[in-house]
Amino acid sequence: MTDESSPPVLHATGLTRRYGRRTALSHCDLRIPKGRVIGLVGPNGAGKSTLLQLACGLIRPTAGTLRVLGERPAADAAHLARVGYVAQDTPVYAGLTVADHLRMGGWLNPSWDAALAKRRIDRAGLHPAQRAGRLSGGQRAQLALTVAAGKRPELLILDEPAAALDPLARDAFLHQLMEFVAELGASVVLSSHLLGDVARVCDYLVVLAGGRVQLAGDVPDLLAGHRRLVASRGELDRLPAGMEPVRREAAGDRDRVLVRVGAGTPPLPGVGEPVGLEELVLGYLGRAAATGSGSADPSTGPSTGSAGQPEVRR
Ligand SMILES: Nc1ncnc2c1ncn2[C@@H]1O[C@H](COP(=O)(O)OP(=O)(O)OP(=O)(O)O)[C@@H](O)[C@H]1O
Repeated sequence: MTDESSPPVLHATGLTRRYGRRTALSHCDLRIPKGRVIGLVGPNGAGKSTLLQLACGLIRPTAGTLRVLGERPAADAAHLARVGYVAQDTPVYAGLTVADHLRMGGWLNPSWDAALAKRRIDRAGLHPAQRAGRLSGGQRAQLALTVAAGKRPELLILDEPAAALDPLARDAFLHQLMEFVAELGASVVLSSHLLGDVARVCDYLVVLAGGRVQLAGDVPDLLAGHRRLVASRGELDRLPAGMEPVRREAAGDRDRVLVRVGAGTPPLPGVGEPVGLEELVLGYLGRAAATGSGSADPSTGPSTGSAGQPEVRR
């Protein structure tokens, strides 16, 4: 359910997190409405887990502010109950059974929905008496998701939950996730390296590189706001006003340019091809890598909006 009148699910202003001398997140600004399934993508070390841990209140910002559902992360017990978190590697207690996990969920969470949890465990084919340590990676992920969702959170935060799963298990996991979202009406933040998964389930995209936000917005708006131009070498060296080149590639005797199209830009008859989510993400990551804005070191460049024109040859 989309809800523009509620406080944003995530609202970051100048959010910065350093570990000693290493900057993991640098001056990030985000304002994400409730009701979205948010895909958080970026290369290794981009700062994705750091952002998610900040959102859960596991760590604190070094500078800037972050509000989750309108409040400081983990502000109090009531706020903790509104947020479900599945950390990387979907940790479960190896010595406890599936049923123990559900019982523990009930003890720890005042809003625990035992019927929902039981239903999901049954659907995932998990036996209550099975020890979590004996579950496969996919089954562990299903159990961890069930425990997080059983508290009926308003926001589910999932850090690469499906990374270790085979394609079939991943498919089942994503299917179950979408069922949860429909049933709970929850917002979700999902970090992933798997762009196909993000394209399948996410309707909001955040691209991080080097601890900086490279791109953020509703997926349909982002796709509508970008085009791929293809023309003979040199023809695209000068672009019409209102078009910002994101990434240039030379392919044989052709130039291919991913452009951001401003609201007032005239239509592009015959030349502007629509782009997909994967191409969009790779375009911004390529630009970040080429211009140095993929570095969290504040001296290396702006976090967003650079109009640099890196040339990437294949
Ligand atoms: N506890 C820590 N102590 C020191 N440095 C850390 C710590 N956690 C993260 N970092 C550093 O912060 C940066 C961002 O790490 P983070 O784990 O947030 O990235 P990520 O995008 O989640 O990466 P991946 O995709 O590999 O999981 C990296 O340079 C990392 O080495």
